[in-house]
Amino acid sequence: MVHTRGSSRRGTDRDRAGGMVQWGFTNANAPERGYALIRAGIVGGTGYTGVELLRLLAMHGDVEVALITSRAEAGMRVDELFPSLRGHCDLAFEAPDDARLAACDLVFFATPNAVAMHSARDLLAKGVRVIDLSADFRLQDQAVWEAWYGTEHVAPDLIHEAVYGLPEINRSGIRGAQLVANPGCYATAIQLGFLPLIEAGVVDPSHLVADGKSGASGGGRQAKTPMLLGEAGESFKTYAASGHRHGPEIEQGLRLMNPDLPVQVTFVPHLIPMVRGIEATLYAQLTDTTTDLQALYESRFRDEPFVDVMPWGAHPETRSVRGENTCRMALHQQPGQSTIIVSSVIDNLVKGAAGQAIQNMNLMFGFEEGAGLQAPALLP
Ligand SMILES: NC(=O)C1=CN([C@@H]2O[C@H](COP(=O)(O)OP(=O)(O)OC[C@H]3O[C@@H](n4cnc5c(N)ncnc54)[C@H](OP(=O)(O)O)[C@@H]3O)[C@@H](O)[C@H]2O)C=CC1
Ligand SMILES: CC(=O)N[C@@H](CCC(=O)OP(=O)(O)O)C(=O)O
Repeated sequence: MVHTRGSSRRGTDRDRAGGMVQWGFTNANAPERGYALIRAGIVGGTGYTGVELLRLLAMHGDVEVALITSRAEAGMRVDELFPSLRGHCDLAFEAPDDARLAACDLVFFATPNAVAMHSARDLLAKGVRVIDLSADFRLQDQAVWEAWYGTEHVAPDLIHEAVYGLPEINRSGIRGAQLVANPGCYATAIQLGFLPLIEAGVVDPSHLVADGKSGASGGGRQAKTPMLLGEAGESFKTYAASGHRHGPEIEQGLRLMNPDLPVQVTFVPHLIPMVRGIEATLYAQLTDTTTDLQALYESRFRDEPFVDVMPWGAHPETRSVRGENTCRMALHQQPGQSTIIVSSVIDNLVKGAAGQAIQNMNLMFGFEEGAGLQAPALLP
């Protein structure tokens, strides 16, 4: 069993004779706790978002990762596959088993689409809270979900029970949620970038454009030819330009921000030859040119711990959020034009997935919203 305590490092290794030896240290100044750690399970622990959950939970003082699953690697130690977790995790992967998961307080599904929907109902019935990093519960319209995800939804009743986990628009709903639909990575960067413009109703909502670029980790850890270095390296391309499944998710989110507006977004994703990060350049036509847009953005996000509005005209870089749970953005306008341009960057694995999931967990369990999420970005 792993104990992910922020100030402790310990583990077990085999000695030369094949016996087990324990090693590590515990910080004598670690705070004494008057309450139990919550027990979390991770389904899909060998994927990029699953291992990112483990990395971030290792810096969280209130969570014990009780089990982690992989069908392909069942029986293998986590720190053997991921040596970066030596001293932070002495669990072995196990095959998913709903009875074992039911002993957790919370289960994260870091699995492909159409997996969590098979297990969520039983877990919820047993009082286990669920955060799904996939898209199973993101879209409120079952027919739209089935059209984009290409399969029948087996738990359509839970779609309406799920709370969309974008804290900047849904904080109070997330606090009381049993089931959270964690947003998609592009959808996070794009919804947050458009949010103040849509809420204030100062742009033409029917001609929004979102130009998204993602690093290759957005496509997951399984082998896919287009993601090979020889295919994606030193190259740059659009994909799904005639329609991406985050399109309906983005439009649904923007409509919730201002239900009176006929929102329509043209979203084109691109694959860029880097590992982590998303940059979304957003374009909207201003219908009100009197509003101080910099002041609008600063005031809307002033109390948001994980949104950073840079000075007017700055250029946010993906490397400025690498490993960090922040969405960083800046505004631009070209001379004589009524187009407002927003550049929004996130780390797809952190604010776009595992970090946002932990932010949601913190809200659901009454922890500090930023617990485990305070580390600044990695540079260079
Ligand atoms: N990568 C990203 O940037 C983002 C990803 N997401 C979403 O998060 C989810 C996870 O993504 P990511 O970590 O990239 O995916 P990966 O492909 O890297 O990992 C998927 C994980 O799920 C497990 N898995 C696969 N099929 C099943 C199954 N049927 N039952 C149980 N476990 C299964 C795999 O292990 P095994 O097969 O051994 O069981 C593996 O551990 C996806 O839904 C993705 O769309 C959301 C935002 C950003
Ligand atoms: C580069 C790349 O392939 N990116 C992925 C990002 C999707 C994602 O992570 O979101 P979901 O959770 O909705 O799958 C894609 O475009 O499919």
